[in-house]
Formats: sequence, C-alpha cells, structure tokens
Amino acid sequence: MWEGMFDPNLYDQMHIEGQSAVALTVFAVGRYLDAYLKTFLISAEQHFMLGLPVTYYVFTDEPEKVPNVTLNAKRRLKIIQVQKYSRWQDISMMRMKTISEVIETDIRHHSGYVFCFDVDQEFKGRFGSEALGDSVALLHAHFYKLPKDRFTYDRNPKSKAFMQTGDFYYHAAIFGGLWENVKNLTDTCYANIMEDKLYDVEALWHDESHLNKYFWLYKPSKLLSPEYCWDPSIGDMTDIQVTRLVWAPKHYETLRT
Ligand SMILES: CC(=O)N[C@H]1[C@@H](OP(=O)(O)OP(=O)(O)OC[C@H]2O[C@@H](n3ccc(=O)[nH]c3=O)[C@H](O)[C@@H]2O)O[C@H](CO)[C@H](O)[C@@H]1O
Ligand SMILES: [Mn+2]
Repeated sequence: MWEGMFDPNLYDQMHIEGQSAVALTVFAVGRYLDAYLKTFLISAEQHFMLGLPVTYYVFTDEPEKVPNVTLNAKRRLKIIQVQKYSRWQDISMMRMKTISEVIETDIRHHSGYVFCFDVDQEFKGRFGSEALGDSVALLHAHFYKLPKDRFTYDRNPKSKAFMQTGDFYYHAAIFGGLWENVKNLTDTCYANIMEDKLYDVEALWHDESHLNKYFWLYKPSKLLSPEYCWDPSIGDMTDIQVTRLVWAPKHYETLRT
C-alpha cells in the first residue's frame, strides 16, 4: 500500500459496514515504558484506524505505570502484566508467545484483526483500514530499495530462521492480519525460536529473522510500504509522500541495560 494507490474512504466504508474490529498489541517492558509508551498511545488515538473499534493490549512488567490516555469512542485499553526477561533479545523474541496466548484467550472473541507493534515509534499520519488484510507485512525502510543480496536474513544453517533467498526484507516492528493468521505466525515463530534455544543458536536479528522466514514460507496477502514505518534519519525521501508512522530515537545504551 502506497499513498495514491487507494481511496481511504472506500476502505473505511467497507470496514465500518463489515463491523471490523482491531486489536493492537504493544510491549513496554522495563525502561521502554517511560521512554515511549505515552507518545505511542496518544499518537495512535490521533491516527490509527480512526472510526473503528480498537482494543489496545499493553504488555508491561509495571502495570501501575501505564499512562492514563483519553480514548476515542469505541476504543479501550487492556493492561496485561508480563515478566521482564533479563536479556533484551528475549524480551523481543518472547513477544511471539505472549501474543499467541492473548489471541487465544481474549482477542479472538472480540477482534477479527490483530496488529502487533514495537513501542518505539510515533504515528504521524493516517494509518487506516487500508492496512487491514488477511496477512500483513511491512517493507523495512532501510532495505526496500536494496538488491536482495544485501538483505540481512539469517544465514546460519543451524538456525530455524536460515534462508538463502527471499522476496523482500520485512520489518518486525509491525505485522498483522486476521487473528487466525497472526496466531499461526506467532506460534510458528515461537516454536522455531525455542528450537533454536535447544541447539544454543540465536538468529541474527532475533524475532525479525524468524518473521522473515515465516513470510517466505507463508506469503503475506498485503504489503505495507515504508510510509507505514519510516526512519526519519534516511535522507532519501523520494518515494515517501506521507509518513504515517516514524521510528522514535533509539537509546539502546540507556534503555536496554
Ligand atoms: C532492524 C533492527 O535492528 N531490528 C532489530 C532490532 O529492532 P529494534 O531496535 O526496533 O528493537 P527494540 O529495541 O525496539 O525492541 C523491540 C520491542 O520490544 C519491546 N521491548 C524491547 C526491549 C525492552 O527492554 N523492553 C521492551 O518493551 C518494545 O516494544 C520494543 O519496541 O532489535 C530487535 C530485538 O530487540 C530485533 O532483533 C529486530 O530485528
Ligand atoms: Mn523497535
């Protein structure tokens, strides 16, 4: 999906008539909560799936610290406590298991669609119902123009994420689709992550490597352009007419320790 390819009103009309409901999952564990969550949620209320019922699922180790954000009509927020793994790689990877569990116990009873987001980002423009689809993947802003041999797939044959060729390089900061498909995605990635642990290997880019392998084997039905997750530090914006969501500044040294 690129700006200019679609009529937003047609998508909105179709999803309002079809009574589509959307679940958004986001993790804010450890210092990521103070650093990013409030901006993420406030901006989502300004731009994410406006007009549709949205349930936010905020996963955190410190529920009492989740900011109080005023929500639009038909929108609600659920806070779910999770443990804080000591390694940031595990905080990131283990999201797959937690998302799968909450789809099973909660989401599937309320929302047809699920979108899973990193928290270190801010909505800036319409992120609307045109982004909904059976199985949705995002083109990584740093790779969408590069030749395939530059894609940073996992090249270790011992990892379940190993792959030699692929279609695109997908960004793990956003994926989504019908809950059935997101359930299958998270279950598959989690099983592969755990099998890697058994053999003491870790994929190059963690959950992102497993996500790329998954979307190579189970093709997504819809691709989002980097407008849907843009890094403002990229100088060349010739393809980008609208930034819908942007990366927030990363402060790995202070936030991940
Ligand atoms: C292009 C790139 O470099 N991608 C990798 C990088 O993305 P990122 O640098 O975007 O990862 P990240 O630091 O945003 O972590 C992913 C998400 O996990 C959550 N979180 C993570 C750590 C923490 O202490 N608390 C917390 O809540 C939070 O929602 C965060 O947005 O690192 C990730 C692992 O972390 C994956 O390996 C990604 O593939
Ligand atoms: Mn991130």
